[in-house]
Amino acid sequence: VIPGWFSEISPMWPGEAHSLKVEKILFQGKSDYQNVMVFQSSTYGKVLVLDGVIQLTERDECAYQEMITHLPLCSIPNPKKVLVIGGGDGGVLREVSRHSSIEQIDICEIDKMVVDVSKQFFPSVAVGFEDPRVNLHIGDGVAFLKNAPEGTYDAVIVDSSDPIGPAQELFEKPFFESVAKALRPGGVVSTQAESIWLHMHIIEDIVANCRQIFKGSVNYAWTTVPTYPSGMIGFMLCSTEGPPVDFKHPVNPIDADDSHSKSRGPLKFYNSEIHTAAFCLPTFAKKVVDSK
Ligand SMILES: NCCCN[C@H]1CC[C@H](N)CC1
Repeated sequence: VIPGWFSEISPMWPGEAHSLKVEKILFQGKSDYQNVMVFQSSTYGKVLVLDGVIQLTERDECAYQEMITHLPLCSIPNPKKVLVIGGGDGGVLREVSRHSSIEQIDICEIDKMVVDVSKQFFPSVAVGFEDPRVNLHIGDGVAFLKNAPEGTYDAVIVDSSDPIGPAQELFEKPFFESVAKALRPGGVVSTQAESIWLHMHIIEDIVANCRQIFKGSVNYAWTTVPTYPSGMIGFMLCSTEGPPVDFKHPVNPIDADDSHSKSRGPLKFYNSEIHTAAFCLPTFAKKVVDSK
């Protein structure tokens, strides 16, 4: 990559590529799992790239981190124990720590370089690691969940990259089964679930698997993230059998004024109205999500 433009080219979105103007490359490395790069963009702040795929930018990361976190946590009355799979940049941790009812935040990230690079270049994102409730495990989330005692968590958040590379297993049925086992009755899971414009076939398979595994409710929600392919990204929001969860009406609202501390800063994107709106789908997506 030379100072000029970075284009996000991938077989995951053939024939298209979002580009960002590069001011300066700040870091380039190769971990045991993937290539890691950070660059200063002209208009989106610093950018984290893994194997050529944009993971977050300072300007729009709030949309993804706030929505993947508050859609599940605001849908249950009193979350206490939360597990984050992936999320090594710390952004989801920053959002989880806004909930005062939470007592324990476990995180399992496979690549230590992502954690270290985020702490060095994205302090406003990695601030999540400073919360005393956080227990960081460096390792494979699949193995972590296999060893998790049954019914441990109120919520699991799967903040993964795409199903090419280290995160591939996080999109497969055995993993979803291990998530369901680790959740309490009426517990909730929120997973990164790609784009309805680009990955309807992947979403179809995920929904079919979730319907078999999560006997509470299965929902798909979405948000806009300008620097993700197609400018949007979705989430699976599912609950296990037990006390019913109505994802579309937050029972545990968290709005802009409360919940922020000087280190975290205020919510920039999430609010209770956009929570409800996030589950409204265009017809072509509704057909797939509601029918599987
Ligand atoms: N916490 C960082 C978000 C990582 N999420 C994914 C990165 C890669 C994208 N194509 C999809 C979202």
